[in-house]
Amino acid sequence: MEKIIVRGGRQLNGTVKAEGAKNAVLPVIAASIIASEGKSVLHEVPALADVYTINEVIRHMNADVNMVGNTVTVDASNVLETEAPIEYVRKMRASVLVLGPLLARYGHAKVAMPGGCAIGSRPIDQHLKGFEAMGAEVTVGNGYVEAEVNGRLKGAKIYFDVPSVGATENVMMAAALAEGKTILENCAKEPEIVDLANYLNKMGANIVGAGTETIRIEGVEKLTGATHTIIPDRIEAGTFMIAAAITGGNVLVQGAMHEHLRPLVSKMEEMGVIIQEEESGLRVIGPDILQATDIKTMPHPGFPTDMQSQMMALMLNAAGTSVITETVFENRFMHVEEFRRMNANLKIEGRSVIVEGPSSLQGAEVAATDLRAGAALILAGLVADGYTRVTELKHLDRGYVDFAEKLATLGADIERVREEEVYSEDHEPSESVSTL
Ligand SMILES: CC(=O)N[C@H]1[C@@H](OP(=O)(O)OP(=O)(O)OC[C@H]2O[C@@H](n3ccc(=O)[nH]c3=O)[C@H](O)[C@@H]2O)O[C@H](CO)[C@@H](O)[C@@H]1O
Ligand SMILES: C=C(OP(=O)(O)O)C(=O)O
Repeated sequence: MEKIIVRGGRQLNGTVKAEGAKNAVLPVIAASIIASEGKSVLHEVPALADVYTINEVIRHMNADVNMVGNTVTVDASNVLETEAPIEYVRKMRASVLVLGPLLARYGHAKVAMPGGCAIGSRPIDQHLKGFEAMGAEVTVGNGYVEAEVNGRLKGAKIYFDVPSVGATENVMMAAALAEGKTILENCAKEPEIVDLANYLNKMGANIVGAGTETIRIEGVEKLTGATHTIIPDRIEAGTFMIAAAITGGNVLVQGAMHEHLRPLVSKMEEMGVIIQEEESGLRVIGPDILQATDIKTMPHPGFPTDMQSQMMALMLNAAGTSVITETVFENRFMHVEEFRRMNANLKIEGRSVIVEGPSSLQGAEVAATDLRAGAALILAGLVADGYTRVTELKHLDRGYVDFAEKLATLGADIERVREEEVYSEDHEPSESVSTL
């Protein structure tokens, strides 16, 4: 087992670059298998565990996939298998995003039913409702969801009960190749949905309105491979913005796009952080004293749930009482117990957490309960007294490339070590054991 060990007290300064967005690249790679002709060439693909998993999923289906540096090439012109077994879906829920492309191209798709996870129950009823409205017969049984249609899917008018990111993406991909016009209402509006629509349009699709509540899709008969550059990861960028702010540092986060990060920027500014737009990204300058604020997570353009735990770390260092209300996932407070191990003063009240700051955080051994929790605990460790040891790094690796290494470049006292190489409380970890 590996751990990240961070010693608090260093101010972060310098420049860091956001990778391509995890939540954009996963649907884009899933969509690449819709193309019955031509290769897709995808640039700015982050070297994340989740990317390796989605590549494995489509390779298992007989697509040719190659990753060289940050470029992925997909040739899906072979005849594909239309099944994704449990081993992939267990590793990564986003594997369900192959349902729409397979169903549209082959009239059949079978994917292991994703269960709940550490942040909530996460049903896929809205994905299935969309496929059924387009004429598919959907059956759920023996741990699988299977969708089938005779001939092509038919365009339909579909109203999502909740603005789900995954359902909007899955149904939009299916509709791209359906017969006739589809109108999707109450869609999720995340920037990653716009990126997916842009890629599909380059493949020959006819999609308008992505990024708004209503998406209109005129189905086409065939899609072909296309070249596309993935948008920067707003959540990774936001995590580094908080790293700068929490340490009172001055960091330029390259690739951080103001239009994608408006809710975070405005909340951080309310807390006293200075954020300046520069040509290549956002410069974040932390104040001497952070002020308390409140946030409520909401679908985009509301405050992103994927930044909630990192924001909790920042609020723990702010003067006064802050309130976090989580409305997107019902169980996304697992990190509260871990923060408490670091002496954080936090109280859960229903779907809210009351944060009393500033807490005098102390280093402790803590576990990443999900990927953003892992990042948040490391952020807290940057300012805690002594050493914080973060375990369960498999979660962190799903969404962050070289997180510890990038923080070290900015001046953090941090390293990633194997368990057997970890020393006792009062022993500084040695440079020679770093596995970065
Ligand atoms: C790979 C990816 O892009 N992951 C992101 C995506 O996840 P994901 O696409 O799974 O999240 P959704 O937007 O679908 O989920 C939002 C809410 O809708 C509910 N719901 C969803 C689908 C459905 O059929 N029925 C239903 O009730 C969920 O339980 C949840 O409460 O958006 C989430 C919300 O911004 C982010 O936290 C994840 O990082
Ligand atoms: C919850 C997240 O991702 P996923 O939907 O892939 O679990 C996330 O990125 O914070």
